[in-house]
Amino acid sequence: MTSVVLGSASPARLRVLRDAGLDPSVLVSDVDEDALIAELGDAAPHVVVTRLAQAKADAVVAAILSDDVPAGADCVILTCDSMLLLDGELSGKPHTPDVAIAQWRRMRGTVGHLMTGHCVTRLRDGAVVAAAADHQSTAVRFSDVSDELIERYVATGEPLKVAGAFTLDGLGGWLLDGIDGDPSSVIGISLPLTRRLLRRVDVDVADLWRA
Ligand SMILES: Nc1nc2c(ncn2[C@@H]2O[C@H](COP(=O)(O)OP(=O)(O)OP(=O)(O)O)[C@@H](O)[C@H]2O)c(=O)[nH]1
Repeated sequence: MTSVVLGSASPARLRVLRDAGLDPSVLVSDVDEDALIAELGDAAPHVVVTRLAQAKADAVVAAILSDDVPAGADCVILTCDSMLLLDGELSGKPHTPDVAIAQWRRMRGTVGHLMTGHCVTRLRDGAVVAAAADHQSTAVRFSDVSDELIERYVATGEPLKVAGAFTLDGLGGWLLDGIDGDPSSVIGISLPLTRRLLRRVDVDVADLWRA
């Protein structure tokens, strides 16, 4: 039986996978994302998010192989990285209310693209036997909301810790006019893309579904 490791601290990614029938163990990577983004310079946005996902995979693989973290003889490691592309600029989590408010004042009434890099790495008997990576981009139409609603949304704290300062499946849903693409990718991990990447490492997703 192939076990699943989610290499992410994201509660949303874990919820998406659990709701979709998987019971992953969680191993958080310790990648310095800002340093890698700086190193990647003016790389294309999809390259940035995919390289970040791959870097997280490398960190989790190293932790499993060096610390003998029990991950099972045959396991797949799922890692992702999400950022919002708006007017050619990638942004991650705002972290502070001022940044979140400024982000919303820029994006209200416009369309952004939530980009999520994905990496699936297969480990068997302590060695990487296959890996596959790609990205998913989902268009997000932001409502033209008032300064007051932006400030009240930011005051909840929710937008501070998510890419692009919004959620599709939380309070942020009240401020979106819609998306074109895959909802799970916006929340944090694309189920259809992960299914295709699992196929590329010779794993059928239905074999991972809890009984
Ligand atoms: N619930 C929810 N979370 C979102 C949404 N959009 C982005 N996020 C979260 O924003 C975070 C993006 O930051 P990342 O750097 O990709 O991931 P992280 O949370 O730092 O966790 P790591 O994978 O350990 O780096 C992730 O936790 C995503 O799940 C959304 O629409 N809904």
